[in-house]
Amino acid sequence: MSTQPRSNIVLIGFMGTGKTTVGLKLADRLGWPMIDTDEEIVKKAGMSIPELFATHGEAHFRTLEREVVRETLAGSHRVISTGGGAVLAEENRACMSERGFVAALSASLETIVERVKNDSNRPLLQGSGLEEKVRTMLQERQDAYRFADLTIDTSPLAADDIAEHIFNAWTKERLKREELSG
Ligand SMILES: Nc1ncnc2c1ncn2[C@@H]1O[C@H](COP(=O)(O)OP(=O)(O)O)[C@@H](O)[C@H]1O
Ligand SMILES: O=C(O)C1=C[C@@H](OP(=O)(O)O)[C@@H](O)[C@H](O)C1
Ligand SMILES: [Mg+2]
Repeated sequence: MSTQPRSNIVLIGFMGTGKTTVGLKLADRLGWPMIDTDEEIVKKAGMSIPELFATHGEAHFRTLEREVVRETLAGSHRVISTGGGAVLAEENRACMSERGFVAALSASLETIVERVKNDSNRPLLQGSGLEEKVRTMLQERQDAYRFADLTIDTSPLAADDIAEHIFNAWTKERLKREELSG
C-alpha cells in the first residue's frame, strides 16, 4: 500500500462504546478528517443501515463494510470510526493494524445497554431482551477486539477525556517510532 504505515487512527469496539462520538472529538483535536465506516456504507448503499439489513441482509452489509474499511484505510491522517462488527473479518483486522494505530473502546454491559437502548439504528439489537443480546454478543466478540494497540474502558469517562487519552498514546507511539527510525 502507501509508504506511510500506520498513519491513521482507527477506533474499534462493541456497539455503544462511543467510537463515533470519540472519533469526532479526536479528529477535531488532530485537525484530521473523521470517517465513520457506517456513514460510508450508507452512502454506498443509498439507504440506512436498518434498511440495508432488511433488504439485502447482514452478509451484504459485511461485504460493503470490508470494501469501505479497505478504501478508507488506503488514505492517511484520518480518524476512522468503525462499526462494532468490522473486526470480525480477519482481513479488516490485518488492514487496520497495517494502516493505523488501533484504539479499542470498551464499556460495561450496563453502560452499553444504557447508551443503545433508545436507538433504533442498530438492527442487531432490536426486539426484546436487549441486555441478554448484548451479554451474548460481548462474549462472542471479546477476543476480536484484543489486537488493538490500546484499550480504554469508557464507562466512567467523558468523550473529550477519551479522545485526549488516545491522542497522548498515539503521540507517544509516534515519537518512539521516529526515534527508532533515527
Ligand atoms: N463517554 C461517553 N459518555 C457518555 N455517553 C457517551 C459516551 N460516548 C458515547 N456516548 C453516547 O452513547 C451513545 C452511543 O455512542 P456512539 O458514539 O454512537 O457509539 P458507537 O459508535 O461505538 O456505537 C450516544 O448516544 C453517545 O452520545
Ligand atoms: O456491531 C455490529 O455488528 C454493528 C455495529 C454498528 O455500528 P456501531 O458499533 O457504531 O454501533 C453498525 O455497523 C451495524 O449496526 C452493525
Ligand atoms: Mg458508531
